[in-house]
Amino acid sequence: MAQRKMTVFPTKNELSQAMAEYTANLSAKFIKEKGLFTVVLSGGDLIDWLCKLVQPPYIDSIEWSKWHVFWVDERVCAWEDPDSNYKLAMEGFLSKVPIPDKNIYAIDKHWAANGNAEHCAALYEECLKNLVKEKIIPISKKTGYPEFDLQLLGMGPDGHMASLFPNHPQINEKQKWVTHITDSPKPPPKRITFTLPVINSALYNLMAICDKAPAKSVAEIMKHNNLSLPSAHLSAQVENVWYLDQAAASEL
Ligand SMILES: O=C1O[C@H](COP(=O)(O)O)[C@@H](O)[C@H](O)[C@H]1O
Repeated sequence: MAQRKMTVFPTKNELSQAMAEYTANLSAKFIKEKGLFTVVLSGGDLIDWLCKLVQPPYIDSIEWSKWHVFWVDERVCAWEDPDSNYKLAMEGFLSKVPIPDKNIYAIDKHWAANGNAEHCAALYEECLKNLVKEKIIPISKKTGYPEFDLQLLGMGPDGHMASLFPNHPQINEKQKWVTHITDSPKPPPKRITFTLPVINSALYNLMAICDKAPAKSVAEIMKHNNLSLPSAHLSAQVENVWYLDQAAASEL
């Protein structure tokens, strides 16, 4: 399992630039090696920080048609709902780049609008299993779980990542690839989320954290490895990269 590699950037703008460069380099590497790139997105502020990817030089140099896009977690609501991570990513990022619609794997539209979190999680897991059969996603030889190329993650002020929250049992799930929560402490309450073994089976994980609000949790993780905070469990098969801005690093 990869150790955390932390970099602190003077500004959010520089962090954004570095995130775009990191993503573009991995995109080129994996497309050269195997003809496709699997990328897992989070919701929240991260989508704003991906803005540099939709600007030159990346907008023109990335082979977007080879991307396959997933969500590490999703809110169980209609795709049009302002809470939807899908809507956020479509409006802020995905609609601006030529990724084929068939390569964008959103939560099931019908069951999400109906608010059935358990069924949405089961359907998303089934979708991943079908993509394993189609050889879009390999199974990690080391862990036995699906192996994504890159996950772009964010952390809430309470130390949550994806929809794995402190003092909630989802962090311990090991059988399922995708689980659900119906009492998320951060609204909306119903969500689906990749489980920790799946998150940690990714080859590259990039955790991006900005602003003062998560600074105390950042310090708890970096200084004390406080495992009551779900983000402290983040690892990766090759690289576990943490990009912070000055404000997020202010308690270190
Ligand atoms: O609810 C969520 O929160 C986390 C962190 O979001 P942020 O707004 O504090 O940046 C996010 O990574 C996750 O995908 C989202 O569903």
